[in-house]
Amino acid sequence: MGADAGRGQLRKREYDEEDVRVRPGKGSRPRTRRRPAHDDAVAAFVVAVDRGRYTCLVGDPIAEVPGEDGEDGLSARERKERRQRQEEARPVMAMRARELGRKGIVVGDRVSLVGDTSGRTDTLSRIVRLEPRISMLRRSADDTDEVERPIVANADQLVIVTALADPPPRPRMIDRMLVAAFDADIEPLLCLTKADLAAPDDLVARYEPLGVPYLVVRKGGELDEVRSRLTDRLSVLVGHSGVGKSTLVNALVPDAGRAVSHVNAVTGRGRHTSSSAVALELPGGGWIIDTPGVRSFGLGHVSIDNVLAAFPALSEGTVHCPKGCSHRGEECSLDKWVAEGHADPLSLASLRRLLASRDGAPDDD
Ligand SMILES: Nc1nc2c(ncn2[C@@H]2O[C@H](COP(=O)(O)OP(=O)(O)OP(=O)(O)O)[C@@H](O)[C@H]2O)c(=O)[nH]1
Ligand SMILES: [Zn+2]
Repeated sequence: MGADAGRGQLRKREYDEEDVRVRPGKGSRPRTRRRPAHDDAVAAFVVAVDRGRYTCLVGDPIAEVPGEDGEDGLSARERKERRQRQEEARPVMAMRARELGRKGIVVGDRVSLVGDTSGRTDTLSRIVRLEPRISMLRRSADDTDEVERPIVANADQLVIVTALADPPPRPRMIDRMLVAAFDADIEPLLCLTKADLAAPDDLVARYEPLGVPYLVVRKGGELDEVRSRLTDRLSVLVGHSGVGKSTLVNALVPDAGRAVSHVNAVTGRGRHTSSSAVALELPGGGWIIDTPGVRSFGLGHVSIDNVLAAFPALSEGTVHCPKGCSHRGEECSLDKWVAEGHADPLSLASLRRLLASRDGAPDDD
Protein backbone atom coordinates (compact mmCIF):
# COMPACT_ATOMS: atom_id res chain seq x y z
CA MET A 1 0.00 0.00 0.00
CA GLY A 2 1.50 3.32 0.97
CA ALA A 3 -0.38 5.17 -1.71
CA ASP A 4 -2.67 7.05 0.63
CA ALA A 5 -1.01 10.40 0.27
CA GLY A 6 -3.39 11.74 -2.31
CA ARG A 7 -6.65 10.90 -0.68
CA GLY A 8 -6.92 14.11 1.23
CA GLN A 9 -6.26 16.11 -1.90
CA LEU A 10 -9.72 15.73 -3.26
CA ARG A 11 -11.71 18.84 -2.70
CA LYS A 12 -15.35 18.90 -1.83
CA ARG A 13 -17.63 20.82 -4.11
CA GLU A 14 -21.30 21.65 -3.88
CA TYR A 15 -23.94 19.41 -5.38
CA ASP A 16 -27.15 21.25 -4.76
CA GLU A 17 -28.52 21.64 -8.27
CA GLU A 18 -30.65 18.55 -7.98
CA ASP A 19 -32.16 19.50 -4.67
CA VAL A 20 -35.79 18.98 -5.49
CA ARG A 21 -38.26 19.90 -2.82
CA VAL A 22 -41.96 19.54 -2.93
CA ARG A 23 -43.71 22.79 -2.26
CA PRO A 24 -47.29 23.12 -1.15
CA GLY A 25 -49.58 24.03 -4.03
CA LYS A 26 -49.66 27.77 -4.47
CA GLY A 27 -52.18 30.37 -5.50
CA SER A 28 -55.57 29.11 -6.44
CA ARG A 29 -56.05 26.38 -3.88
CA PRO A 30 -57.95 27.29 -0.74
CA ARG A 31 -55.61 27.65 2.17
CA THR A 32 -57.35 25.17 4.43
CA ARG A 33 -56.78 22.39 1.94
CA ARG A 34 -53.10 22.99 1.74
CA ARG A 35 -51.37 20.10 3.43
CA PRO A 36 -47.78 20.01 4.59
CA ALA A 37 -45.72 18.45 1.82
CA HIS A 38 -46.03 14.71 2.27
CA ASP A 39 -45.51 14.49 5.98
CA ASP A 40 -46.09 10.76 5.77
CA ALA A 41 -43.42 10.14 3.13
CA VAL A 42 -40.90 7.41 3.92
CA ALA A 43 -37.18 7.54 3.17
CA ALA A 44 -35.85 5.14 0.57
CA PHE A 45 -32.70 4.35 -1.38
CA VAL A 46 -32.80 3.72 -5.13
CA VAL A 47 -31.08 0.40 -5.92
CA ALA A 48 -32.08 -0.04 -9.56
CA VAL A 49 -33.70 1.93 -12.35
CA ASP A 50 -35.41 0.53 -15.40
CA ARG A 51 -37.63 2.32 -17.89
CA GLY A 52 -39.32 4.69 -15.50
CA ARG A 53 -39.60 2.16 -12.70
CA TYR A 54 -37.45 2.59 -9.64
CA THR A 55 -36.60 -0.22 -7.24
CA CYS A 56 -36.25 1.46 -3.87
CA LEU A 57 -35.26 0.05 -0.53
CA VAL A 58 -37.43 1.38 2.25
CA GLY A 59 -36.24 1.30 5.83
CA ASP A 60 -33.27 3.65 5.85
CA PRO A 61 -30.77 0.99 4.79
CA ILE A 62 -27.94 3.49 4.42
CA ALA A 63 -28.43 5.49 7.58
CA GLU A 64 -25.07 6.82 8.54
CA VAL A 65 -23.56 6.00 11.87
CA PRO A 66 -21.29 8.80 13.03
CA GLY A 67 -17.93 8.13 14.63
CA GLU A 68 -15.73 5.10 14.92
CA ASP A 69 -16.56 1.57 15.99
CA GLY A 70 -17.75 1.41 19.54
CA GLU A 71 -17.78 5.16 20.01
CA ASP A 72 -20.27 6.27 17.43
CA GLY A 73 -22.34 8.30 19.82
CA LEU A 74 -25.47 6.21 19.40
CA SER A 75 -27.43 5.28 22.48
CA ALA A 76 -28.42 1.66 22.89
CA ARG A 77 -31.96 2.62 21.98
CA GLU A 78 -30.93 4.46 18.84
CA ARG A 79 -28.81 1.54 17.83
CA LYS A 80 -31.69 -0.84 18.33
CA GLU A 81 -34.02 1.37 16.31
CA ARG A 82 -31.52 1.59 13.53
CA ARG A 83 -31.10 -2.16 13.43
CA GLN A 84 -34.84 -2.55 13.39
CA ARG A 85 -35.20 -0.18 10.45
CA GLN A 86 -32.54 -2.11 8.61
CA GLU A 87 -34.25 -5.40 9.32
CA GLU A 88 -37.48 -4.01 7.98
CA ALA A 89 -35.79 -2.89 4.79
CA ARG A 90 -37.78 -4.06 1.80
CA PRO A 91 -37.75 -3.38 -1.93
CA VAL A 92 -40.60 -1.21 -3.14
CA MET A 93 -41.39 -0.38 -6.76
CA ALA A 94 -41.97 3.26 -7.42
CA MET A 95 -42.62 5.74 -10.18
CA ARG A 96 -41.82 9.39 -10.10
CA ALA A 97 -44.46 11.87 -9.04
CA ARG A 98 -45.22 14.59 -11.56
CA GLU A 99 -44.20 17.26 -9.09
CA LEU A 100 -40.59 16.15 -9.41
CA GLY A 101 -40.49 17.80 -12.81
CA ARG A 102 -37.77 16.63 -15.15
CA LYS A 103 -35.10 15.89 -12.57
CA GLY A 104 -33.43 12.56 -13.23
CA ILE A 105 -33.31 9.91 -10.55
CA VAL A 106 -30.49 7.39 -10.61
CA VAL A 107 -29.19 4.46 -8.61
CA GLY A 108 -27.78 5.70 -5.31
CA ASP A 109 -30.33 8.46 -4.89
CA ARG A 110 -32.07 8.97 -1.60
CA VAL A 111 -35.73 9.68 -2.12
CA SER A 112 -39.03 9.89 -0.25
CA LEU A 113 -41.99 7.73 -1.16
CA VAL A 114 -45.72 8.07 -0.64
CA GLY A 115 -48.61 5.75 -1.45
CA ASP A 116 -48.35 1.99 -1.15
CA THR A 117 -44.91 1.29 0.29
CA SER A 118 -45.75 -2.25 1.39
CA GLY A 119 -43.55 -3.71 -1.32
CA ARG A 120 -46.21 -6.30 -2.16
CA THR A 121 -46.38 -7.60 -5.72
CA ASP A 122 -48.06 -5.27 -8.21
CA THR A 123 -48.01 -2.29 -5.91
CA LEU A 124 -46.48 0.98 -7.01
CA SER A 125 -45.55 3.90 -4.84
CA ARG A 126 -44.57 7.42 -5.86
CA ILE A 127 -41.30 9.26 -5.43
CA VAL A 128 -42.19 12.74 -4.23
CA ARG A 129 -38.84 14.03 -3.07
CA LEU A 130 -35.21 13.73 -4.08
CA GLU A 131 -32.63 14.42 -1.40
CA PRO A 132 -29.56 16.55 -2.10
CA ARG A 133 -26.65 14.52 -3.41
CA ILE A 134 -23.11 14.38 -2.12
CA SER A 135 -21.76 13.38 -5.54
CA MET A 136 -22.81 12.48 -9.06
CA LEU A 137 -20.78 10.22 -11.31
CA ARG A 138 -21.39 11.18 -14.92
CA ARG A 139 -20.15 10.46 -18.36
CA SER A 140 -20.76 11.77 -21.85
CA ALA A 141 -21.72 9.50 -24.73
CA ASP A 142 -18.36 10.39 -26.26
CA ASP A 143 -15.68 13.02 -25.87
CA THR A 144 -17.30 15.53 -28.20
CA ASP A 145 -20.59 15.31 -26.37
CA GLU A 146 -21.04 17.86 -23.63
CA VAL A 147 -24.28 16.39 -22.37
CA GLU A 148 -23.70 14.80 -19.02
CA ARG A 149 -25.34 11.48 -18.42
CA PRO A 150 -25.69 10.76 -14.75
CA ILE A 151 -24.75 7.21 -13.81
CA VAL A 152 -24.73 6.92 -10.03
CA ALA A 153 -25.55 9.36 -7.22
CA ASN A 154 -24.02 9.68 -3.78
CA ALA A 155 -21.00 7.44 -4.34
CA ASP A 156 -17.98 8.34 -2.26
CA GLN A 157 -15.59 5.87 -3.88
CA LEU A 158 -14.92 4.85 -7.47
CA VAL A 159 -13.34 1.42 -7.62
CA ILE A 160 -11.47 1.06 -10.90
CA VAL A 161 -11.13 -2.67 -11.46
CA THR A 162 -8.24 -3.61 -13.72
CA ALA A 163 -6.67 -6.99 -14.40
CA LEU A 164 -2.88 -7.15 -14.18
CA ALA A 165 -3.02 -9.52 -17.16
CA ASP A 166 -5.56 -11.29 -19.37
CA PRO A 167 -6.83 -8.82 -20.46
CA PRO A 168 -3.75 -6.58 -20.20
CA PRO A 169 -4.17 -3.29 -18.33
CA ARG A 170 -5.34 -0.31 -20.37
CA PRO A 171 -3.72 2.64 -18.63
CA ARG A 172 -5.43 5.28 -20.75
CA MET A 173 -8.75 3.80 -19.80
CA ILE A 174 -7.71 3.95 -16.15
CA ASP A 175 -6.71 7.57 -16.64
CA ARG A 176 -10.12 8.38 -18.04
CA MET A 177 -11.86 6.73 -15.14
CA LEU A 178 -9.66 8.71 -12.76
CA VAL A 179 -10.65 11.91 -14.50
CA ALA A 180 -14.30 10.94 -14.10
CA ALA A 181 -13.67 10.35 -10.39
CA PHE A 182 -11.85 13.66 -9.93
CA ASP A 183 -14.57 15.44 -11.83
CA ALA A 184 -17.27 13.92 -9.66
CA ASP A 185 -15.28 14.57 -6.50
CA ILE A 186 -15.30 10.86 -5.69
CA GLU A 187 -12.24 9.17 -4.22
CA PRO A 188 -10.69 6.69 -6.63
CA LEU A 189 -9.42 3.26 -5.62
CA LEU A 190 -7.46 1.07 -7.99
CA CYS A 191 -8.35 -2.58 -7.60
CA LEU A 192 -5.79 -4.69 -9.44
CA THR A 193 -7.07 -8.20 -10.09
CA LYS A 194 -5.53 -11.46 -11.29
CA ALA A 195 -2.42 -10.97 -9.16
CA ASP A 196 -1.60 -14.63 -9.81
CA LEU A 197 -0.87 -13.78 -13.45
CA ALA A 198 1.39 -10.70 -13.24
CA ALA A 199 3.11 -8.35 -10.81
CA PRO A 200 1.56 -4.97 -10.09
CA ASP A 201 4.81 -2.94 -10.01
CA ASP A 202 4.63 -1.16 -13.38
CA LEU A 203 1.05 -0.12 -12.97
CA VAL A 204 1.59 0.94 -9.39
CA ALA A 205 4.56 3.09 -10.42
CA ARG A 206 2.42 4.84 -12.98
CA TYR A 207 -0.19 5.86 -10.41
CA GLU A 208 2.09 6.55 -7.46
CA PRO A 209 2.57 10.24 -8.36
CA LEU A 210 -1.19 10.68 -8.36
CA GLY A 211 -1.46 9.36 -4.83
CA VAL A 212 -4.25 7.00 -5.84
CA PRO A 213 -4.75 4.21 -3.31
CA TYR A 214 -4.67 0.70 -4.68
CA LEU A 215 -5.11 -2.90 -3.70
CA VAL A 216 -4.12 -6.15 -5.29
CA VAL A 217 -6.41 -9.19 -5.36
CA ARG A 218 -6.74 -12.58 -6.97
CA LYS A 219 -9.53 -15.08 -7.32
CA GLY A 220 -9.91 -17.16 -4.19
CA GLY A 221 -7.51 -14.91 -2.31
CA GLU A 222 -7.75 -12.87 0.84
CA LEU A 223 -10.40 -10.15 0.72
CA ASP A 224 -10.00 -8.50 4.12
CA GLU A 225 -8.27 -5.46 2.72
CA VAL A 226 -10.89 -4.95 0.02
CA ARG A 227 -13.63 -5.35 2.56
CA SER A 228 -12.14 -2.83 4.92
CA ARG A 229 -11.85 -0.34 2.04
CA LEU A 230 -15.51 -0.79 1.18
CA THR A 231 -17.11 -0.99 4.61
CA ASP A 232 -19.70 1.70 5.29
CA ARG A 233 -19.07 3.42 2.00
CA LEU A 234 -20.97 3.72 -1.24
CA SER A 235 -18.59 2.43 -3.88
CA VAL A 236 -19.12 2.25 -7.62
CA LEU A 237 -17.27 -0.51 -9.47
CA VAL A 238 -16.15 0.16 -13.02
CA GLY A 239 -13.96 -1.86 -15.32
CA HIS A 240 -14.01 -3.31 -18.80
CA SER A 241 -15.07 -6.79 -19.72
CA GLY A 242 -13.14 -9.77 -18.38
CA VAL A 243 -11.18 -7.99 -15.64
CA GLY A 244 -12.82 -10.10 -12.94
CA LYS A 245 -15.41 -7.65 -11.68
CA SER A 246 -18.18 -10.23 -11.35
CA THR A 247 -15.79 -12.62 -9.64
CA LEU A 248 -15.03 -9.91 -7.11
CA VAL A 249 -18.65 -8.87 -6.62
CA ASN A 250 -19.72 -12.48 -6.07
CA ALA A 251 -16.98 -12.99 -3.52
CA LEU A 252 -17.94 -9.84 -1.65
CA VAL A 253 -21.70 -10.31 -1.80
CA PRO A 254 -22.47 -14.02 -1.70
CA ASP A 255 -26.08 -13.26 -2.57
CA ALA A 256 -25.22 -10.98 -5.48
CA GLY A 257 -26.68 -13.18 -8.20
CA ARG A 258 -29.93 -13.55 -6.35
CA ALA A 259 -30.14 -9.87 -5.47
CA VAL A 260 -29.63 -8.85 -9.09
CA SER A 261 -32.07 -11.40 -10.44
CA HIS A 262 -34.61 -10.29 -7.85
CA VAL A 263 -34.28 -6.71 -9.04
CA ASN A 264 -34.53 -7.90 -12.63
CA ALA A 265 -37.61 -9.96 -11.84
CA VAL A 266 -39.25 -6.91 -10.29
CA THR A 267 -38.35 -4.70 -13.24
CA GLY A 268 -39.40 -7.34 -15.73
CA ARG A 269 -35.98 -7.90 -17.21
CA GLY A 270 -34.54 -11.33 -17.70
CA ARG A 271 -32.09 -12.72 -15.23
CA HIS A 272 -28.88 -12.01 -17.08
CA THR A 273 -29.91 -9.09 -19.18
CA SER A 274 -29.49 -6.25 -16.75
CA SER A 275 -27.22 -3.68 -18.32
CA SER A 276 -27.84 -0.94 -15.81
CA ALA A 277 -26.32 -0.23 -12.44
CA VAL A 278 -27.53 -2.19 -9.42
CA ALA A 279 -26.72 -1.42 -5.79
CA LEU A 280 -25.79 -4.41 -3.60
CA GLU A 281 -25.48 -4.30 0.15
CA LEU A 282 -22.26 -5.66 1.67
CA PRO A 283 -22.69 -8.11 4.54
CA GLY A 284 -20.35 -5.98 6.67
CA GLY A 285 -22.11 -2.69 5.94
CA GLY A 286 -21.87 -0.35 2.99
CA TRP A 287 -22.90 -0.71 -0.63
CA ILE A 288 -21.28 -1.55 -3.93
CA ILE A 289 -22.84 -0.46 -7.17
CA ASP A 290 -21.98 -2.64 -10.11
CA THR A 291 -22.17 -0.92 -13.47
CA PRO A 292 -22.29 -3.66 -16.11
CA GLY A 293 -23.29 -1.26 -18.86
CA VAL A 294 -20.54 1.28 -18.22
CA ARG A 295 -17.30 0.31 -19.89
CA SER A 296 -16.06 3.61 -21.15
CA PHE A 297 -16.17 7.17 -20.01
CA GLY A 298 -16.84 9.97 -22.43
CA LEU A 299 -15.31 13.01 -20.80
CA GLY A 300 -16.72 15.78 -23.00
CA HIS A 301 -18.48 17.37 -20.03
CA VAL A 302 -15.42 17.54 -17.76
CA SER A 303 -13.82 20.95 -17.23
CA ILE A 304 -10.05 21.45 -17.01
CA ASP A 305 -10.51 23.03 -13.61
CA ASN A 306 -12.14 19.93 -12.20
CA VAL A 307 -9.17 17.83 -13.28
CA LEU A 308 -6.80 20.43 -11.89
CA ALA A 309 -8.60 20.37 -8.55
CA ALA A 310 -7.06 16.96 -7.92
CA PHE A 311 -3.59 18.55 -8.00
CA PRO A 312 -3.54 21.34 -5.40
CA ALA A 313 0.20 22.01 -5.70
CA LEU A 314 -0.13 22.56 -9.44
CA SER A 315 -3.46 24.31 -9.20
CA GLU A 316 -1.74 27.05 -7.23
CA GLY A 317 0.83 27.53 -10.00
CA THR A 318 -1.77 28.17 -12.70
CA VAL A 319 -2.32 31.77 -11.54
CA HIS A 320 0.60 32.64 -13.86
CA CYS A 321 -0.96 30.89 -16.88
CA PRO A 322 -2.58 32.85 -19.70
CA LYS A 323 -6.37 32.96 -19.64
CA GLY A 324 -7.90 29.77 -21.03
CA CYS A 325 -4.58 27.91 -20.78
CA SER A 326 -4.82 24.27 -21.79
CA HIS A 327 -1.86 23.56 -19.44
CA ARG A 328 -0.40 21.42 -22.17
CA GLY A 329 1.18 23.97 -24.50
CA GLU A 330 4.32 26.10 -24.42
CA GLU A 331 2.51 29.09 -22.96
CA CYS A 332 1.71 27.12 -19.80
CA SER A 333 3.51 28.39 -16.71
CA LEU A 334 3.46 25.05 -14.94
CA ASP A 335 6.81 23.94 -16.37
CA LYS A 336 8.45 26.95 -14.73
CA TRP A 337 6.46 26.37 -11.53
CA VAL A 338 7.75 22.81 -11.33
CA ALA A 339 11.32 23.86 -12.28
CA GLU A 340 11.23 26.26 -9.34
CA GLY A 341 10.48 23.32 -7.10
CA HIS A 342 6.89 24.16 -6.16
CA ALA A 343 5.53 20.82 -7.34
CA ASP A 344 6.64 17.38 -8.43
CA PRO A 345 7.49 16.93 -12.14
CA LEU A 346 5.84 13.52 -12.05
CA SER A 347 2.55 14.99 -10.96
CA LEU A 348 2.73 17.55 -13.78
CA ALA A 349 3.27 14.66 -16.20
CA SER A 350 0.28 12.90 -14.67
CA LEU A 351 -1.89 16.00 -14.91
CA ARG A 352 -1.01 16.42 -18.58
CA ARG A 353 -1.68 12.77 -19.27
CA LEU A 354 -5.12 13.08 -17.68
CA LEU A 355 -5.88 16.28 -19.57
CA ALA A 356 -4.89 14.48 -22.77
CA SER A 357 -7.19 11.58 -21.95
CA ARG A 358 -9.98 14.11 -21.55
CA ASP A 359 -9.32 15.28 -25.09
CA GLY A 360 -10.00 11.84 -26.45
CA ALA A 361 -6.61 10.16 -26.53
CA PRO A 362 -7.29 6.56 -27.62
CA ASP A 363 -8.26 4.13 -24.88
CA ASP A 364 -5.63 1.53 -25.65
CA ASP A 365 -1.94 2.09 -25.19
N1 LIG B 1 -6.21 -16.20 -13.30
C1 LIG B 1 -7.23 -15.51 -12.79
N2 LIG B 1 -8.41 -15.49 -13.42
C2 LIG B 1 -9.42 -14.78 -12.89
C3 LIG B 1 -9.25 -14.06 -11.67
N3 LIG B 1 -10.43 -13.42 -11.40
C4 LIG B 1 -11.27 -13.74 -12.39
N4 LIG B 1 -10.69 -14.56 -13.29
C5 LIG B 1 -11.28 -15.14 -14.52
O1 LIG B 1 -11.40 -14.11 -15.49
C6 LIG B 1 -12.57 -14.33 -16.29
C7 LIG B 1 -13.43 -13.08 -16.28
O2 LIG B 1 -13.92 -12.88 -14.96
P1 LIG B 1 -15.30 -12.15 -14.65
O3 LIG B 1 -15.42 -12.03 -13.20
O4 LIG B 1 -16.42 -12.79 -15.40
O5 LIG B 1 -14.98 -10.75 -15.33
P2 LIG B 1 -15.95 -9.49 -15.50
O6 LIG B 1 -15.07 -8.31 -15.29
O7 LIG B 1 -17.14 -9.59 -14.67
O8 LIG B 1 -16.30 -9.56 -17.02
P3 LIG B 1 -17.74 -9.35 -17.68
O9 LIG B 1 -18.62 -10.38 -17.09
O10 LIG B 1 -17.48 -9.51 -19.15
O11 LIG B 1 -18.13 -7.95 -17.30
C8 LIG B 1 -13.26 -15.53 -15.68
O12 LIG B 1 -12.92 -16.66 -16.44
C9 LIG B 1 -12.69 -15.63 -14.29
O13 LIG B 1 -12.69 -16.93 -13.79
C10 LIG B 1 -7.98 -14.11 -11.02
O14 LIG B 1 -7.73 -13.51 -9.97
N5 LIG B 1 -7.02 -14.84 -11.62
ZN1 LIG C 1 -1.20 26.44 -17.88
